[in-house]
Formats: sequence, structure tokens, C-alpha cells
Amino acid sequence: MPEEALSPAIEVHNLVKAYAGVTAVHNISFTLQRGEILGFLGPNGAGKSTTMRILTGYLPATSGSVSLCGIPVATQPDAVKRLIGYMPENNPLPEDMRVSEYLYYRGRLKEIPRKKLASRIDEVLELCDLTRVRTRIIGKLSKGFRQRVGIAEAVLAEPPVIIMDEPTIGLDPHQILIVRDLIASLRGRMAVIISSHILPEIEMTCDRVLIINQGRVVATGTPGELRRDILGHSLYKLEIAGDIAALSDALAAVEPTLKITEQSGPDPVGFHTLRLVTDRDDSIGEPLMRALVADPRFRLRGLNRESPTLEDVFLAATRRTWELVDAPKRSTK
Ligand SMILES: Nc1ncnc2c1ncn2[C@@H]1O[C@H](COP(=O)(O)OP(=O)(O)OP(=O)(O)O)[C@@H](O)[C@H]1O
Repeated sequence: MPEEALSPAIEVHNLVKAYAGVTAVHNISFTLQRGEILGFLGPNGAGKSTTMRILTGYLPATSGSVSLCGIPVATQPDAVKRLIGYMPENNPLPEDMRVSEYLYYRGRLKEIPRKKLASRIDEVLELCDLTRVRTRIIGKLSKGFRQRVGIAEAVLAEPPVIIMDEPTIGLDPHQILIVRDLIASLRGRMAVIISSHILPEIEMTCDRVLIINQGRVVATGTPGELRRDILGHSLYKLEIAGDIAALSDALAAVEPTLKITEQSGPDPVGFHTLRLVTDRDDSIGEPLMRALVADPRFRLRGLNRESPTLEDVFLAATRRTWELVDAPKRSTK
């Protein structure tokens, strides 16, 4: 079958999950193509684990539909489980088994034919850089190695979809780097969803990011698209003293789309720090600096173009939902 005739790895339409008294997931929809890596982000209680558990067929949805590779989870949960490698948070592993023994046991449970299994285990041990610890007892391995054993188990049967909940939690920076490279090496071979709180990790590893808050999708796109959509095309940090009330008009005279998004100060010597956004992609730093220096109402100490991180995007997107979802409710009370 040609690649384009294949269904997406994951299709979620208008997914809703209500627990008694709490709607944890409100109408979430998204698609993940085969071979793509998606970062699934949200603050505590946003509904990430609930969504992942529905995707894996361990929890029924209240309404909406989820299909993996075209197979509906609601009616064929067992078939769907065979399409997934799942690494839950704090993945429990048998302490007293050897690494290759464990993979053999899991491979048999996943119905990998006996004659293929030994060579497949060699491949995943190599992929996950575990060959040198293959005969070691799992309980005696460091957290980084154990995490890689979890990944080896998830990819063992070559499922088209891998779901990982917080795969780098509790690892040191060196171990994080190894796990990150390992996940990146799955790109193009398997569709991967990773939930994580470590945003630089997500930014470096994922093709696309989906941010949820209070059970709703608040942003989705590549990290670059999210920066533009959520934060504006260019960001500046301005340190300035003087007639701050007149600043908005002075900025608009240089570039009509320039807006102040944050303001703090004054500091002990009278300077305010402001964050500005504009819809323009090209730099307006030079004309802005010239205009402010020439204006006798202001004293300029600094003007820098900033590169926002995924953390800035995350904070702005989740703050925005709070304003959209919570604020009206509060004002009607
Ligand atoms: N079994 C349950 N019964 C009732 N409410 C639940 C249940 N499981 C989760 N919730 C609620 O649903 C909401 C979403 O929880 P969920 O665990 O999916 O969020 P999360 O994004 O995974 O959070 P975290 O990052 O803290 O794990 C929360 O308000 C939570 O209290």
C-alpha cells in the first residue's frame, strides 16, 4: 500500500472525558502523522494522563472518537494495544530480571515470533545503548539505564505508535541527552507522543507541540509557529526611564503593531523594564532606538531583541486560557 494511503497514526475527534463532577477533557481534536514526534504539554491537572490513557485503550472516553492507524479504540481496544508501545511515568520494571531476559519475556507476550526475537532484541539493545548491560540485573541499574530499558521494551515489537509519559523525569543532564537522542532516532520510523514538563527537551526533540490547559487545546504547531502565533513575530526587551505614560504613542509612531506585553519597575534609578511584541518579522531595533534616543521625554538604557523559549509560549498560552475560561466565570459569580 502506498504510504499516502495509510491512515494517520493517531486521530482524535472531539474527545470528552467526564469523571464524576470534573470534565477532565473538553472536546480535544488532533492528528498525528506516522513518523512524527509530538510533544504533549500542559500544567498539572490539564488532562494529559487522562488523554493518554484513553489513547492506549485503558480508559473509555465519555464521547468523541480516537483511532490509531484507522482502528477505533472504543470498539477494538485489544487490536489498538498491539499498535502501541507505552511507557508510563515511573515505568515499573521487574527488579530481579536480567535486561535481555526481560526483553525476551516481553517479546513473547507481544507475540514476536521466536525465531525473529533474538535478532530484534540485539537491535533494540544496540539502539538504546544497552548492549553492555544486557546480562545485568535490572534492579541494579541506574535510573538512566532503566529508563532506556523501558524505551527498548516500548519499541521492541516495532509498533507504529509510541506513547511516553515523562520519559526524562528524574534523569541527570547527561542521561537526558542520551534519552533525547534515542527518541529523536525514532523520527520517521514511529509516531511518538511524549508528555513532559521539561520544555527545552520537547523543543529539541519534537516536530510539533500540543499544549492543553484545563482539558482544552490552547495551542498547536511547530515550536516556531507557536512563538509567532502566541507571542507575536518579534519580541524586544526595553529598559527606559522618563514619561512612561507617553511611551505607547511613541512606540506606535515607529511601528503601529508594537505593543507592550509586560512592564516592571521603576528600579531604584528610575528605569522600567518592558517587553514589546510586533507582528513584523524584520528587525525594527534600529529605527526604534533612534526614535527613543531622540525623544527628550525618555532616557534609554537598553534595547534587545529576544528569542522566546517554549517556556514563554507555554506560559502565555496557558495564561490566555485562564483568561478565556476562568475569568468570565468568576465575573458572573
Ligand atoms: N479517576 C479520576 N476521578 C476523578 N477525577 C479525576 C480522575 N483522574 C483525574 N481526574 C481529574 O481530571 C483532571 C485531569 O487530570 P489528569 O491526571 O489527566 O491531568 P494531567 O495533565 O495528567 O496532570 P499531571 O501532570 O498532574 O499528571 C484533574 O482535575 C484531575 O483531578
